Amino acid sequence: MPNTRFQALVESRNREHANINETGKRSDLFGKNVFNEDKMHQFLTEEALDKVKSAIFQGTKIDRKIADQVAEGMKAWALSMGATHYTHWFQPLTGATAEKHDAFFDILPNGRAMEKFGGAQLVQQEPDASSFPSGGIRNTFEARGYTAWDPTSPAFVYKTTLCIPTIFVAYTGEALDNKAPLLRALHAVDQAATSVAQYFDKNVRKVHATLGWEQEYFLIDKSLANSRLDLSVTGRTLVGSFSAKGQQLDDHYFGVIPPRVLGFMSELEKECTKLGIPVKTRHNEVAPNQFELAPVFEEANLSVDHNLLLMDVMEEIADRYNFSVLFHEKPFSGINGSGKHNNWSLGTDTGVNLLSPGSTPMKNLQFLTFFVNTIKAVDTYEELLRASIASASNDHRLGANEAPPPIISIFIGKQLSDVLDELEGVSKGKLSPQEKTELKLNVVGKIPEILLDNTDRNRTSPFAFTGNKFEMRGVGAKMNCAKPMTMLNTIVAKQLTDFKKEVDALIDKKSLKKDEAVFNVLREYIKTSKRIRFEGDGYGVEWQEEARRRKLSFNKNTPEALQVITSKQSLELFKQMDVMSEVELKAHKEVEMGAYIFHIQIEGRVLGEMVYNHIIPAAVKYQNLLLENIHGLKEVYGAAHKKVADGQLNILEQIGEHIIEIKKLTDEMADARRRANGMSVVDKKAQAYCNNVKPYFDKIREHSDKLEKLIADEFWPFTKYREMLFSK
Ligand SMILES: NC(=O)CC[C@H](N)C(=O)O
Repeated sequence: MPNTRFQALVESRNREHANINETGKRSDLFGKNVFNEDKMHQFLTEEALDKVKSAIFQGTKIDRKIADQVAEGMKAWALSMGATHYTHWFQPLTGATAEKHDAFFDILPNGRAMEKFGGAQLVQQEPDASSFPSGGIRNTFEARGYTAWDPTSPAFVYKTTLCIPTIFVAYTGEALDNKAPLLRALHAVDQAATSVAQYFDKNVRKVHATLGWEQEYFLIDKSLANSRLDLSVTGRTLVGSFSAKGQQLDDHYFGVIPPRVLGFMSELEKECTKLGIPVKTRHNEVAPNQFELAPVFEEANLSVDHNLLLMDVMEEIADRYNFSVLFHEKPFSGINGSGKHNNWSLGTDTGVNLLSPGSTPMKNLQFLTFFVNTIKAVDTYEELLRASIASASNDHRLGANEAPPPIISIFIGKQLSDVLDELEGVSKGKLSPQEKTELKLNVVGKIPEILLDNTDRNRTSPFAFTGNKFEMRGVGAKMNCAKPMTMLNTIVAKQLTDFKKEVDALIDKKSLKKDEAVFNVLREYIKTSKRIRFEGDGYGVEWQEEARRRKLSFNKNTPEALQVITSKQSLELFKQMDVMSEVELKAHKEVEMGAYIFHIQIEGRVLGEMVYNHIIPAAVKYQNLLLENIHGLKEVYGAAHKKVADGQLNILEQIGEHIIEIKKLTDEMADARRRANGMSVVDKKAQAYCNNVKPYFDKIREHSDKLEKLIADEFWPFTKYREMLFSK
């Protein structure tokens, strides 16, 4: 094994320099590989174009005749781009993307060959795909899996394949993926937000949620990463002594981008631009060999697709530059992990960002309405939001003093807190003319002036207002953003629906003017959602105690966090908003629990293999070397050898003790795993993995890391932290 390590080190040191060519305008490349409106104008009939557009904007159905026309146009375009295959591109519950390619090539009854692609192939497919997790949905009668075209996310050509974004549902209509619930949530928030936005502007017809994610990742030399069993199988290092130098000097953060990395980034950005992903920002992140990429925000569904596509493209291009890209939330202990902060807002079809204050008091009241309703939604459903970012890998990151804690709270900054405090004092019922003027001039009217850039004022907050959007910082680097986005948009949809009812009731029954009714309802929301607002240090233990007093949930791990998904309140919420049925929620929760179990199980097995097949043998080898040396000294010095061999004897003893302990713990871990595997109830099994198996990981690691420090470098089998983190 050390041979693999040393071979990898040699390979990593002999990498060629990347040729970086950043010339040319990116805007010329933008969307080149996307079947966007420009291409549709070129390749579709006017009728087909109109129908696709109304499917995108109004959600109307596309009939078979039109689907055939669209397919014909898409095929012509795809062939002109050199595509040979097509695929329905979907997002099963594994969290990754899935594709099954079919060639356009087909044989006609007369035996001649041609390229074929019709409406039937475009609109719906039955890829079978029966091995994907379904949480039991597909065990029921006739529960076949179908993929169905999502026209709101444009088709694109990647390499030689035409990719058609699709949802993946069971024959019975239940979602087997992450996209179908997201689309339903986006529809719900559109309806609820549009009717509220119409209080302020009758012309609003549609509200779309927007998402701008920030993708953090590590780039590790491919040979070095592959030389480690744990990294290549589990995505994280299960053992590894800290490097003397980590991130303490902050000399990597925002530093000069290393040339090989820049070459990778540059090629990645070009590819993304062609695929219509509006990449904009790139930089070195906090931890050594950690980086970040962020695009311009987009409509949420498209943005989710783009993030998934980006991750696929990144892996591919990283490989060309001899890198392994790590998306795991905590690949290395002792330095920062990776998140994917989700910047969220709501925008109207009239071009207004509803979370951005405007130029008139009425526009600011609109801003306050959406702002306070979001706060209220998060307060009511904070536990669900926490559940949406729960995973085995993200458990390592949340609360590790580098990412937000698993307690959801909202940071809005001092000035906006003051505004909300003032609004709390608004009179009940009708407002006097003086009060209205006062509100207009001194409270609502002042908002734009005080909303200077709030960005990054509180890095410890899981949900921070940053001037014109909320930033959800707990989302993990590896995750499909569809999950938190489904949750967030559903709870906001529900909240806005309730708000509309309350305001309408005050207008109808109490004869209040619209703005008076809005102020009245907002005042009550501000009062009742106070506990979720927190401006302090989210990392401190004091906050944990305070959060307990405020009765905020504090679910430290995934099995705890997922429980709420099937609570009575959640089932009602998702049913009322028409986002997920009870069957789907139960199934999705089961899939998440199952994934948790498998992740910990795989890590446990890999760790066992590392201990027995690599760590103990390396320790024994070094022991033998020491023994040989001690024997030699004894031959020369006789009884006096103990004095000269004192150091070696001491190391020998320490190694012996660590071998005893690490073996004992590894055996105990295997027993705990066996006991957990014997459990049939998924929730109980997940808890057993979490509470009885996982705690062994750190204990075993402690002995391994001590051994790594004791044993001669040439015998240590695993590429070391400093070797992985500082190779350029
Ligand atoms: N600079 C930063 O924002 C660090 C973020 C951190 N990597 C996270 O996981 O969220």
